Parts: sequence; structure tokens; C-alpha cells
Amino acid sequence: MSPRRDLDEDDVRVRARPGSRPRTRTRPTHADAREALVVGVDRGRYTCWLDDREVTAMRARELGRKSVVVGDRVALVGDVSGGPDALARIVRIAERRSVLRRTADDDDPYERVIVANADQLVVVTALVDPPPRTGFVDRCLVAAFDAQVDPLLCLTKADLAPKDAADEFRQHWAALDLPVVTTRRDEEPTELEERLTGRMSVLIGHSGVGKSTLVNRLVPDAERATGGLSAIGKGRHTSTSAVALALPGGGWVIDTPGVRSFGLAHVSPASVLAGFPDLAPGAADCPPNCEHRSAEEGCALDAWVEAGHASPERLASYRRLLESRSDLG
Ligand SMILES: Nc1nc2c(ncn2[C@@H]2O[C@H](COP(=O)(O)OP(=O)(O)OP(=O)(O)O)[C@@H](O)[C@H]2O)c(=O)[nH]1
Ligand SMILES: [Zn+2]
Repeated sequence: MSPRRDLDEDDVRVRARPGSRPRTRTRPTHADAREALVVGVDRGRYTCWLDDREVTAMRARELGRKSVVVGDRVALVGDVSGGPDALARIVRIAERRSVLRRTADDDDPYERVIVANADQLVVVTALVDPPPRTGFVDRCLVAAFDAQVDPLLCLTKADLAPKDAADEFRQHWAALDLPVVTTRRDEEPTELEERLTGRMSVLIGHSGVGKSTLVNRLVPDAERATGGLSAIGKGRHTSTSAVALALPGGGWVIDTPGVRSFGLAHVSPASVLAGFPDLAPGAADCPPNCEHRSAEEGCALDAWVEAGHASPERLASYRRLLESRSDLG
């Protein structure tokens, strides 16, 4: 097993080290452990939210190689006072309800969990400057479907765009039940705020689309929320790690500064299709193991589109995504 393969693998190989004391068979159960939420990760230190304070923690040895990511619910022991020099230990990670993964590139088979337990993926796209791209949104939708996280499309900079720009762009997903909000500089992002309240949402978007602007409006004390952990607070623009910020009305918004998109190498072709629910039923007439690339190869999706069940742009979009994945050969 190469050490790189299992960056995020949860199966642990316990190696007996020469000279080390034998491990006790029954580990302490840490009945007094406190439940906390991981809101930041920085070089082996985990910022956890416990009741109403931030606690810095490290991983306990007994976690083995299990990864701890933002959004994880963990059990803490040790010094959970949250004082400046206090250091707690993470002894357990609760089972994850969802995991958002990425691969660095489509042809990079090594996947990483970016965020655990999110229930909403907010795809942030500007209507102008930079111009919106349907392919980026499609890619994010596939990642959301794969992770079983609800998608929300957030179109920013409506104040700079022609009046019908938002309607025109969202037309691409007219066949889907995709919720869409638009935001603009001269208005509070009230509708977005409503959709985020009480949930754990991840923001994803290219540089310059206005993510930081949104986060600052949604979390006015963002700097304070990341607290003394200046490495995370100040490093938001350079850091590549995600950070969870508490929303005033309840819930969390997770900013992912280093993640601009999702590689999909780990997503099976069938799951990529699941991200296109308007096309997916059309595959019922495909030959077994159809790679859905062309009608010449027997793919039934072209006929599905010709029959008017989905738009040609959607099929083209799907096939572009497939092409960008090298694992199909
Ligand atoms: N007119 C207008 N400008 C906006 C809006 N949202 C953001 N901007 C501007 O767009 C630029 C980029 O916004 P940021 O919030 O820094 O974008 P970002 O997505 O966080 O980019 P990174 O920090 O590189 O990740 C800034 O100059 C913002 O002032 C908007 O709704 N309307
Ligand atoms: Zn097919």
C-alpha cells in the first residue's frame, strides 16, 4: 500500500513498533468527552466549536490515520477551556452524513475529503466579470449529487449585468428543480440568508465571483468568528483550507478558499449522469455499459433529446464533462 493512496482512508493499519509497549486491548472510552464541531484546520491544529467557544485541538493517536476535516463532529478530551495555550485532543469522529470530495484534477486519482456533514452546496457564479460558465455549474452539480448534498445556485453581480442575464443563464437548468438566488451590491442578500439559515452550507466558486463579499455580508463578525486563530482568519485568501463561520441566524457557512472547482475522477460515469436528472432516464434504452459518448456507439441519449425530453445543450454539457475525465480512457 503506497502511503499516498490513502490520504483519506479510514482503515487503519496498526503496526507494532519494535520496543513499544503492547497496546492495551480495551481503550478508554472517554465517557467525559465533549462533542464539538471542527470549524478550521491548519497544519495539524483543529479549531473546534464547543458550546460557545473555540477550542484548539490535536488528533489523539488512537484516531490512527483517520482524517479530520471541517464539518466533522468530534469528541474532545483534555483541556477544552479554550484558553490561549489550551490544547484538547480529538478522540472520536462521528459518522459523517455527507462528504464532499475533490480530486486535484480530473486525472488525479487521489481524492480528498474537503468538508464533512454539509447539507447544501452553494455554487457561486458571477453574471458578469467573470462571465458565467454553464460547465462549471454542471460540474458542481455532479459533485453535489454524488455527495447527496442539496445544490443552490447563487448568481452574483446582478447590478452589473443586463436585466435578463440571470433568467437567461438559469434557463440551462430549467428542467431541474434547481433553486437559484441572485445577489447584487446594492441589496442585502436576504434570500440567500434565508436559504442558509439553520443549515451547513459550503460555498464554491471561482476567484473574483464575490464569495468573500458574500461571506462578509452574511457573517459581519467573520473575523471574530475565526477568533484568535489568526492563521485561519488572516490567511483566508492564501490558505487552502476550508473554514466554517457561524451565521447570526443559526447554521454554518463554509468558505473553501483553495477549492475553485471539483475534479470528478472519483465519480463513476453513472454518477455523473445522475447529476443530469433531465438526461438520466434516457439512458434506460442504452446498451449495457454504454459510455454515453455518441449515437454511433448506440447511446440512446441523442434520441432522448430529439424526442424533446432534454435540450441539446444539456447533452453537450454532459458529454463535455465526460470527456474531461481521463479515467474513461
Ligand atoms: N458590482 C458588484 N461587484 C461585486 C459584487 N460582489 C463582489 N463584487 C466585487 O467583485 C470583486 C471580487 O469580489 P470578492 O468577494 O473578492 O471575490 P471572491 O470570489 O471572494 O474572490 P477571491 O477572494 O479571489 O476568492 C470585488 O471587487 C468586489 O467588490 C456584486 O454583487 N456587485
Ligand atoms: Zn448511452
